[in-house]
Amino acid sequence: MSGAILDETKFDVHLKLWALRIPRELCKVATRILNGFLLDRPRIKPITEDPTSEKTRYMILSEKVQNSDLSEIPGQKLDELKALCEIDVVPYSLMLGYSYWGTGHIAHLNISDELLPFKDVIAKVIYDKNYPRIKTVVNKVGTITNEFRVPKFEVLMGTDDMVTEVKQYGAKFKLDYSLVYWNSRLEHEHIRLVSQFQAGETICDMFSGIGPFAIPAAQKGCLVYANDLNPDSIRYLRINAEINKVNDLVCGYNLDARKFICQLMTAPACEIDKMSDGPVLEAQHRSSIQANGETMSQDLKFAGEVEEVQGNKSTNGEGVDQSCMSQDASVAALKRPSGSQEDARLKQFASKRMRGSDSFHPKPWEHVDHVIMNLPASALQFLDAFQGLIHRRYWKGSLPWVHCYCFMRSNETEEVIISEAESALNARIRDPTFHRVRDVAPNKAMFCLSFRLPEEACFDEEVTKSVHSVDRDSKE
Ligand SMILES: C[S@@+](CC[C@H](N)C(=O)[O-])C[C@H]1O[C@@H](n2cnc3c(N)ncnc32)[C@H](O)[C@@H]1O
Repeated sequence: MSGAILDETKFDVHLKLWALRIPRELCKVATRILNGFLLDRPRIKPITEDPTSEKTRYMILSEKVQNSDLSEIPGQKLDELKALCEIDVVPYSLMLGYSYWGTGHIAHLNISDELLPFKDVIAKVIYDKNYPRIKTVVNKVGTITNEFRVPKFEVLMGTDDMVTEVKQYGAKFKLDYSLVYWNSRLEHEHIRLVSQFQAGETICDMFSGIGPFAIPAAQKGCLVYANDLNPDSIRYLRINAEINKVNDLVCGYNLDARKFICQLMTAPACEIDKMSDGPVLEAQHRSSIQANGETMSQDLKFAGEVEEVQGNKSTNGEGVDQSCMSQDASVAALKRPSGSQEDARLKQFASKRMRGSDSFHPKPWEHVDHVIMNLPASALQFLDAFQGLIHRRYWKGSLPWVHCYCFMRSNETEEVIISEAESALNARIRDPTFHRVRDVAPNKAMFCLSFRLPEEACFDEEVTKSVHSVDRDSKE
């Protein structure tokens, strides 16, 4: 069979644009002034971070602005802008590659109340003008109240098919929009955070969803432990790890985030008993997992590390598979080979990683580089899970960076957020950084609070001792 090889570079479109460097707090007003002259392309935000300063942002101008003197923009608008701030024009280069062209077939609308009487007309126009690229038009109904953060939709036009595929910075994600959390507006944030990770680092993603942090991190060569309470998210995380050929580097877990981090970073009983420095691939232990309210005894392997924790017994009445390993054929394909075959593969993987980085640590109770906590509504409260979590005598190297997402209202300050985080940790946070992710409402913005886990929060000799005795008890 002759197969034509697709040359993806033929799809590249290189846009040479101009951008204005505008003080962050003035971007909203400037957007109004520049109405009609900002870049207007699907899935590309016209306002983006200024890589040289946190205080300013780039406002990318549309292709119709060809000259750096902005002569295409009417003088009156320019005068208004000049009255607002100094105009600083910079060249901006944008590459739209193969992955940009085409996304999912679903158009997701959030129709405001006053437009609801016209929802069918709006949907029909969008459908007719974009078919066949758009095959389903949906409108979000109500506010999200469930813990999986999945909105409810009504299908306004087209087929009722919510399984789709989206692309972000070269990674492909398959998902069922009606079952899992997905927000394309976080694309920039996913990549901003992942750009801070180095190949060979170990990442724990406590609220991973279908993997928009985990998959690009693994593509970069990080070892990722990804967890989500929603079994469907973990099912798709695994499918996506497979699609993007990083299933060797992504381990999916379906647990409550507190239990996940606790089980991952607490040394297993066998390690405590033997104080082992032995081969990585021998670290296997029996353990008892409390998942979604049910206890299961099972083998856990922290070896290499590619084994899933099968800890989620069916709980939701819909017959969702009892573990991360679903009956779904594409997920079954992710099942690991067993016994010596697996060991050989893991050894090969571990040694490959070791060559690439001195700091590769396949045992998460010995070292983790970054912890991602992307559940902005309540992630700060989950910080208590780190109290007394780490066994000082097993830990190697520096403590992990924690990237904890949160919302901040306009009447709140960074100090309020820090003090909430500190009281959950029961320790002082040193040198925290805040990154403003996006405005989610007129008086509410989403932030990423990053800090190194304080030693006095996570090393606790008393707790370590009690974990020892629990471990020992459970073996007797
Ligand atoms: C805001 S979404 C973020 C998902 C992903 N990081 C992303 O950017 O798409 C939060 C995720 O946390 C999961 N979640 C909610 N409560 C949880 C808990 N107690 N433990 C673990 N995951 C939880 C939800 O199912 C959801 O997928």
